[in-house]
Amino acid sequence: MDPTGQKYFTIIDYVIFALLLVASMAIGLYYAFTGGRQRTTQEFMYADRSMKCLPLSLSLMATFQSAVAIIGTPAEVYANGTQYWFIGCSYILGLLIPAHIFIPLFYRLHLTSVYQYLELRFCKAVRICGTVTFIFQMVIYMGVGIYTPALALNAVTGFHLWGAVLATGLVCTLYTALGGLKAVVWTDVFQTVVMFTGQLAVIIVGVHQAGGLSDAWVKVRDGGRISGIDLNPDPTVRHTFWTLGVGGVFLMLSLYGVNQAQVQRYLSSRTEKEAVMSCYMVFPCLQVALMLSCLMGLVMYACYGNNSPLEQQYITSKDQMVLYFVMDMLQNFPGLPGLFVACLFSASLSTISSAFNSLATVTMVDLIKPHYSMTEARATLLSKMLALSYGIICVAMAYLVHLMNSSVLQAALSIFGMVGGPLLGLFCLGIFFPCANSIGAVIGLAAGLVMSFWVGIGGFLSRMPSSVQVLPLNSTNTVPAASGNITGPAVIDAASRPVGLNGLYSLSYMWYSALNSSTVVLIGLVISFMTGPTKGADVASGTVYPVMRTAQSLLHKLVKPSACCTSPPEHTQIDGHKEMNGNIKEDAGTEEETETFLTSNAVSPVEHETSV
Ligand SMILES: O=C(O)CCCC[C@@H]1SC[C@@H]2NC(=O)N[C@@H]21
Ligand code: NA
Repeated sequence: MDPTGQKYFTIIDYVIFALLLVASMAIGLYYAFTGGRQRTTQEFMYADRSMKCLPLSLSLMATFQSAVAIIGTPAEVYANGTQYWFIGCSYILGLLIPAHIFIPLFYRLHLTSVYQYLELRFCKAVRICGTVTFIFQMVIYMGVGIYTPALALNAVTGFHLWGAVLATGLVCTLYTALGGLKAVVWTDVFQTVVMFTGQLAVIIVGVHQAGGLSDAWVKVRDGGRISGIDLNPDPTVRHTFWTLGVGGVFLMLSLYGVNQAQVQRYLSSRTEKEAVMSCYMVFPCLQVALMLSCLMGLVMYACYGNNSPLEQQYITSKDQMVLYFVMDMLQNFPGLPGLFVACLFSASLSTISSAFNSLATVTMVDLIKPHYSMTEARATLLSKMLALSYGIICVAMAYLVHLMNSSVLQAALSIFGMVGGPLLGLFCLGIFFPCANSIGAVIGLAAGLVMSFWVGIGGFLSRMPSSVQVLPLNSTNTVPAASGNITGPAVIDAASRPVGLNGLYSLSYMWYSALNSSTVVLIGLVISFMTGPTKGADVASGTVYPVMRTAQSLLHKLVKPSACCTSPPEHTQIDGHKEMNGNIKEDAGTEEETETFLTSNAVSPVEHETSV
């Protein structure tokens, strides 16, 4: 390592990195020229609804596991300890609720885009609002996703920043635009294997460098990085069991319950059971991913202790820690730095390709198709052009992220909370509250977005150093660490606890999803009651989840276990050929099945838009 801490790639590292891009490209081209050769939107967007649960579950996990998690989570654990690991508790409800409420509901409506649900339940305007909000969320998120690895790579290895961004963006855009969802899912599978291998390699070498497992354990334990469960109910404390384990559930629901990228994967399943299974199988994948990135943070601490390269000015932001660590530790293992960088870009590619594909799908299905009729060939070509143009927008977004300097993990999770939260609220308003009407939905969504930007931006600004004098960390009455980039344990005594508006501004970012989704539901219901609530009978069949009926039948089973041997009406398995999703024309049988499952008081089923 030369004095400036700069590290250099060997030729092998570049070769491994290039191999990753070539392999991803090859998978994409394979699906562009085999099967139906991506000639229909059914294949381009939904893989002909033939996907099996194993590749789907890896793709579902990879979609929201980008370089942000690979770089940001270890940096978080290095600086603040393993409290963040408790976010794994939110995966239980965060996946069970989608598996048993959202997936069956969306699957049996034979949706083409999740926003079509909003038109079925409310009206076209609500669908448009939902679609535009989603596009806004994913475009910003893509910017973070493509920029993060390039930034870290450039800072540590001198790898040309915009060269990396363009290389990633180009390869990703091409295989997504050419290979459609099949290519995206199978490259996600390949990239997940690379991700796990790369992280595991670094952890093993790191533990070895720290003097072996027992020495490493003693160092992280004595360094206070093994955090116990923190049950502090204060919502302004950045990471506690409540903000991560409960606040995280809302974050997970906004991603794995109602986000188009994930719903599209559920809808591309061969049967509803496969879709539910794929959701279940995400759980172990996510836990492994979380474990690997948290262990990486601990190993970094075991190797560096408190005198991190940050203090030694080798790097300028804690998000460069991981790559610096990798180059520092793997310097003598030619090829391993390249493997880890391939892992980093795999994480990035698998997220951005899913974002491109879902953005192209909703733009086509929700914004273009309902207004312009066109041939299947033209629609597929236009979808590919859209995927291409989103690629260009994404690189532009990367530049914007370049300007905003905050921890990438917090930036990504804040985007989900600030934009994904209101969207979650909009769907919950529709699914759980039959009385909610379209006006309530639109105004509720607007209120949720206003709330999220008010608290999000307000919180961001209130952390700016100018507005608040930053006391030395070792003082007891430290200013509440709203930005969360404190390194040592901060003592927030009662006197300095923020109150009123300031309290709202210093709310932990992990509560954004819960706060914003609740705001949408609350305002949505108030406005609905003020403007004439929808009558149960007017609700479109299959668009409401019967909370009361389900609660009653569960209670019934508890009270009279003998009753459970009769198959409950809700879960009648529709027989084989009807269980297939998508391709079949909706026949009365399926409609009736949907009806018995979802609402008791249905009227004649509304004319659903035929599935694409
Ligand atoms: O990695 C990213 O791109 C964003 C950070 C992780 C997003 C959330 S956190 C909870 C869930 N677990 C994951 O691995 N990803 C999602
Ligand atoms: Na990813």
